[in-house]
Amino acid sequence: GEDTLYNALGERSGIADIVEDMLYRIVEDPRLADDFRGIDVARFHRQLTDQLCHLSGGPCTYTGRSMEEAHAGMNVTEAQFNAVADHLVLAMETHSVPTGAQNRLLARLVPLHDRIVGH
Ligand code: HEM
Repeated sequence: GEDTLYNALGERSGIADIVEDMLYRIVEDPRLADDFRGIDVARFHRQLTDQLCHLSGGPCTYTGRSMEEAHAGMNVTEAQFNAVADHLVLAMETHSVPTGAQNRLLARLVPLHDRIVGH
C-alpha cells in the first residue's frame, strides 16, 4: 500500500540513500569511527539497507548476522547507540522524510537496543 512506512522512506532506493548518508556521518564521528574502521563498507551498507527496508514493511529480506552477533565484543555504549540514532535522524532529515515517519522508524529500532548495547 501507498501509506506504509516503507513508502514514506522512499522505498529501497530511498533507504539506500539514507544509509549512505548515515555512513558518511558515522565514519566522521569520533565517538564511532574507531569501531567502524576497516569494516566491509559495501556489506554494511547492503545489510543495514535490507534491515531497515524489512523493518519498515518493505519487501526485503535481511540476511546479515543477528544484532547480538554483529556487535559482539564491541561493548557498544548507550552514547554510541544514541549517536547512531542521531545520524539516522539527520540522514532522514536530509532526505526530507516527514517527522512522523522518522519517529515510526526509530520506534521500530527500540526492540534492537538491548541486542546491540553492552555486548
Ligand atoms: C540502531 C542501531 C544499530 C543498528 C540497527 C545496527 C545494525 C547493524 C547491521 C545490520 C550490521 C551488519 C551486520 C552484518 O553484516 O551481518 C551492523 C554491523 C556493525 N555495527 Fe551496527 N547497528 C546499530 C548500532 C551500532 C552502534 C551504536 C555501533 C557502535 C560501535 C555499531 C557498530 C557496528 C559495526 C562496527 C559493524 C560492522 C561489524 C563487522 O562487519 O564486523 N552499530 N550493525
